[in-house]
Amino acid sequence: MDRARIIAETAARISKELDAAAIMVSGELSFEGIETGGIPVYYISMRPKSIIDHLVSTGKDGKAPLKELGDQINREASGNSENLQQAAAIEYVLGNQESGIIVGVVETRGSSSIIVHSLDENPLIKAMKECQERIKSEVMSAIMKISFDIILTGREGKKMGAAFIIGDSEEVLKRSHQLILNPYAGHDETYRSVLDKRNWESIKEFAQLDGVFVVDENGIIHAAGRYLDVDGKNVDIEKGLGGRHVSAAAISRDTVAIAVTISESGGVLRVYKDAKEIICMECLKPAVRYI
Ligand SMILES: Nc1ncnc2c1ncn2[C@@H]1O[C@H](COP(=O)(O)OP(=O)(O)OP(=O)(O)O)[C@@H](O)[C@H]1O
Repeated sequence: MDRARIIAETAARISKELDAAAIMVSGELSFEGIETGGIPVYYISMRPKSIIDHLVSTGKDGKAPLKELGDQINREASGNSENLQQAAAIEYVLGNQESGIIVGVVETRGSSSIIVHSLDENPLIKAMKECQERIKSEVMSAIMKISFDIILTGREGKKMGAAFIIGDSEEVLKRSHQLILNPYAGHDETYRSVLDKRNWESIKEFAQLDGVFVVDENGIIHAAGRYLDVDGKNVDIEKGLGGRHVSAAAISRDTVAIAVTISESGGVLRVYKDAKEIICMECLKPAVRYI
């Protein structure tokens, strides 16, 4: 039996024994003809960093000196489990996987790993649940879905950034001003709710405006095109990030709002709570179901 088939069969056996909710594969490992006992198999996209690792390592005439190999395996192993964590968190947001165990099979250039991942221990899902103590879970989930869509499709093919400041809206409005006329002013709540999918296209349209969205804990948008008048000094965020991220982190320090940002340059989704970055997601293509 070939190596690929042994790995696929082993992953299927572990999944059945652990009664896993799904198998998630990063790579091209085939599950054709493998009996999974009804457990669905998803293919997840490769994280951008592993593509870079791959290019860097193959650049050196394809051979890695032995002393570098250990480091590479360690790097790959931690990258692989991060990739699986993100893919599983995305499936959670999309409502496809709520809880239980995911068995991941991650293939890189030189190695294959089988990872047993518990959704209950997923740090990204835990962070999302933490936000749900302040804002309705459906609201958090709707804003994440809109953000995924903005990252994946942009607007007419163009990349886009955006920020949603959710909850404690009275305090957020006090600490901000309009950059342009508020497009949501005077509209009925039906047209301002993030929970109604029919409003998502117009949200994407207004995400092109400078400034942020102010959304209350029930998902009603109070403003778009809003500038946050916050003091960005002493905000501890990743180097290289600019005004959007600084102001989002600062408003989450000054109020009990949760800030969700999408960076225009890198298509990265971040969530700030109490001035801390609690979620950072890089790779956002949803998994493709195979069986
Ligand atoms: N204080 C603020 N309040 C609201 N929006 C802001 C604020 N500062 C910046 N922005 C918005 O963020 C956009 C991008 O600004 P900037 O490039 O400085 O941020 P960034 O954090 O580097 O974000 P990106 O990674 O998306 O470029 C601005 O065009 C503006 O719409």
